[in-house]
Amino acid sequence: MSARGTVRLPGSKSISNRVLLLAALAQGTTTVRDLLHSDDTERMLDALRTLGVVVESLGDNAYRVTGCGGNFPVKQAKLFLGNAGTAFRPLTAALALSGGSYELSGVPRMHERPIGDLVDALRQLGADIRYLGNEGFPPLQISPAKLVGDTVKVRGDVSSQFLTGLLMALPLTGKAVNIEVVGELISKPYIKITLAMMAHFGVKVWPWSIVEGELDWQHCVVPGVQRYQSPDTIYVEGDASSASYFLAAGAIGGGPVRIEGVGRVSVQGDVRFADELSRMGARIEKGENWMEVHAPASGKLKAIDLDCNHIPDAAMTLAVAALFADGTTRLSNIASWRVKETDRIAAMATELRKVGATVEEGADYIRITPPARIKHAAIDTYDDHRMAMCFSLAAFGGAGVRINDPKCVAKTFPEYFAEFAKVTQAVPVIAIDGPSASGKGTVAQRVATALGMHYLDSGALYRLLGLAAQKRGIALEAEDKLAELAGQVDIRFEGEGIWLDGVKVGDELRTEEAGAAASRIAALPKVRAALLDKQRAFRRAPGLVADGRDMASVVFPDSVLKIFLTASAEARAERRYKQLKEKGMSANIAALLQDIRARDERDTQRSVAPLQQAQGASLLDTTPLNIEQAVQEVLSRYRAVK
Ligand SMILES: Nc1ncnc2c1ncn2[C@@H]1O[C@H](COP(=O)(O)OP(=O)(O)OP(=O)(O)O)[C@@H](O)[C@H]1O
Ligand SMILES: Nc1ccn([C@@H]2O[C@H](COP(=O)(O)O)[C@@H](O)[C@H]2O)c(=O)n1
Repeated sequence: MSARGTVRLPGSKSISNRVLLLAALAQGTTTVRDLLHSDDTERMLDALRTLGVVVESLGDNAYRVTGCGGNFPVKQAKLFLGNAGTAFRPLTAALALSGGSYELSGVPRMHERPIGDLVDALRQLGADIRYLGNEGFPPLQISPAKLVGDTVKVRGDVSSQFLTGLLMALPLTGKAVNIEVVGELISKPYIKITLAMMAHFGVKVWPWSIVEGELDWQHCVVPGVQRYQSPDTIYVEGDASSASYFLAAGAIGGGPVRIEGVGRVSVQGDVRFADELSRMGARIEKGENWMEVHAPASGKLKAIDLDCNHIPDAAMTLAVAALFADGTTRLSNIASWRVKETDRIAAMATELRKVGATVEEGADYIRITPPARIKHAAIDTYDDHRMAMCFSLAAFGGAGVRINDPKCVAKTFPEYFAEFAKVTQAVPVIAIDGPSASGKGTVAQRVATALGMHYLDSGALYRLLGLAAQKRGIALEAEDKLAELAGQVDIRFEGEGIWLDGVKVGDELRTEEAGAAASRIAALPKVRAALLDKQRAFRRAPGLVADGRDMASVVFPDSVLKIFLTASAEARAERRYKQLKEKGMSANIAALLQDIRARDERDTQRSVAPLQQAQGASLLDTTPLNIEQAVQEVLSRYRAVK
């Protein structure tokens, strides 16, 4: 599969839910444009309407919110908030300080996600909050607070959403409150989004909103005199976490993939995902409001060792991109993954293993070593939108992937799979089949170079297997042993060089004896079956030119162009004669003609995958053509079907 195209991103979930709540808490009417439509934003919209806030849809992802100045009209309500952490935590804080009685609940997983640290912080200010189930977890009963104290301690090392909730709610108290963060604050970029949104609504937190650069993230003051004021109109940026899947798709699948809606200028920390992807070798350009990605020039991503504190959500995308890297990737400082929609470290490790990766997981890290070939697997998604979106990238492995419960993406990106389909295409294959010495290898190689595509010399695989068999003393008729050997040998193509079990193979591969041995083992069905996957693994972005006997009929039946390239037996014998002489090898033209005829006979008459002009293949007789003419003919046929 390859990736190419443009995606217009949906609005950021983090910004959407913050803006909706701040617009509701503000004085005045706010028009919110480019809001995300998703389960999580629906939960926030429902909750605000239940609380008596007037929210009108203006169409085209725009809403008008009439703020209540921090005083919700409905003083008693039950709110169901699904699995939306960005709704549950800030609403808990705002409602705890707003003078009403409310019951807050969610789906069963939400009731397993800790909230005790936020409740403890709010209680220090006089909030009256009771747990209706397990201590420290939703559901919650909130009663009117008796406000006391001007200092609050909150843990910052479990979820930054506790601090976000507290920050957004504190201006409702009307007095200055000092916040002391206990433990190392994680996910600071999300706090920066909170501060930026609060500043849009006229509230500045000292010193965090004012000082640029490195800060003491342990203390701040929310001044008492500031009230939320509507900014009139606010635009929601595209979602930088959602961008990560498409950026990774471009990096793995060739590109260019362009994303619109978020770029160089953004309040979202996850935009830095692009920098980490470029550390893996991806080539990325950025504009103010867009980014464009190409795969690394080498075609392969580099493995990295990364502290992911600055991109906790987008880091999941790196875990799956690691399947396409050249070594072991380690992602650390990701303990917060364990308290998200699911235990994301455990889920990620389980599903990566299914596609063949070797994975080590720790309390706050994951190490991923990619498999030689990504296996087909049915991926469980744990009701976690990011698991579903991340694992769509495994499809670039070529073996296909099944995503169970794909609709869970509705949490943040209901149209994800439709958008993914728009920018992904099957990697194009040009199949060139034909008899021995017809020139298919020469032509295929030059066409691949002209188009910047990869090249597969499938005959070399049969030749290599024949050589390996002879070296191990395996008879060329021993079908089972040969098929087993096909699964064991390590074959590597790099540039012009070919390695068999780590040893470079020379001209011995090109002798007529090696060709004849290859032709004998190629008639054995189990051998052909054993080599099928090895050949298909060559199909990589941006495209493949494959030559052989059954490229169009069996190995790549969906090739965009199928050529049956031939020449008279006499012309072929003459070409082979010249070729061998040029290499300083001995040759006899009559013997070569006889050998070519024998090979044609065996290749066309065998029962499995016989050499033939496949259905849909066009004939190219090169007897009267020179090499360049044959190459140009293939290129012009490709242009015609492209
Ligand atoms: N159109 C052509 N005119 C003249 N010579 C050609 C032409 N095409 C290829 N040749 C030459 O013929 C020889 C055989 O070509 P090549 O090895 O590409 O054939 P092939 O079909 O791939 O053979 P095999 O299947 O045995 O690997 C080479 O020396 C090549 O340069
Ligand atoms: N797809 C293929 C490719 C090759 N073979 C067999 O291997 C022999 C050697 O191939 P060369 O192209 O390197 O000459 C050839 O004679 C075929 O018997 C095949 O079966 N299928």
